[in-house]
Amino acid sequence: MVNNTAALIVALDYPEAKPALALAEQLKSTGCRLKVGMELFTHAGPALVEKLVSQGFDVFLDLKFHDIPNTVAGAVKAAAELGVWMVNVHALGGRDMLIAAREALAPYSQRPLLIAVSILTSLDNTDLYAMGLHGSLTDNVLRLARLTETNGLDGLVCSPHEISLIRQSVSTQLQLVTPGIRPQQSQQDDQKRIMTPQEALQLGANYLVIGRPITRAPDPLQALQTIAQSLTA
Ligand SMILES: O=c1ccn([C@@H]2O[C@H](COP(=O)(O)O)[C@@H](O)[C@H]2O)c(=O)[nH]1
Repeated sequence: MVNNTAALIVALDYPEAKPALALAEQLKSTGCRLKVGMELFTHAGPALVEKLVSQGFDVFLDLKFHDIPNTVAGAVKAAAELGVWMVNVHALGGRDMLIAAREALAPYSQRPLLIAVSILTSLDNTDLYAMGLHGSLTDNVLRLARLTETNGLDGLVCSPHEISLIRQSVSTQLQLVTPGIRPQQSQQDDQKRIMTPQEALQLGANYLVIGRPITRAPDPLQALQTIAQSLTA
């Protein structure tokens, strides 16, 4: 990717629209993309998403749909109507749900990218074992990556630690969207599988999702620019 800023997706995790719109205004000229997740969406709703789309941003609607196929199909259609660039579902929703989501988007001439979430970056092997997902975390991610690829979705949310294995044994084509990104010296927060932006991009991530290292920085625009520069170093 020539413009590395286009690989950056800034997570607007705020409890109201005002700070999200203020940050969007600051970041407008950078070419980054924006992510609206469940906190902001639950507070500010579809109107905020439509506003960001109308301002020219590529918006990733990160609501991680996980329900019966019919319900998820309706939800991804609603996302497409908002004009978002990317939408996601949980791969653990299973084959029929993934197919229903893909088929629901097929009629749209400009449809959002459909991405499946594998295993959240806030989880590790111990968490998975306690949830009854036996086998290593990597095995679980690879299994869900295969399910995602087989059922024709565009990409996968995973941690950067799984990129190489997915590229080697599942697909070179899936768009890999990686949260758990932490520049050197950043706080880990609640993330358990982290990596620096530079390493993640070098391993083959297509998109890096970054929230608090930017949104909680004293100067978020500067924080984004520093990250973007580190990608070309
Ligand atoms: O596995 C996942 C899936 C989604 N996320 C989301 O990404 C951002 C990360 O924010 P940070 O502040 O950079 O930790 C956040 O909106 C999550 O909901 C994830 O972290 N892991």
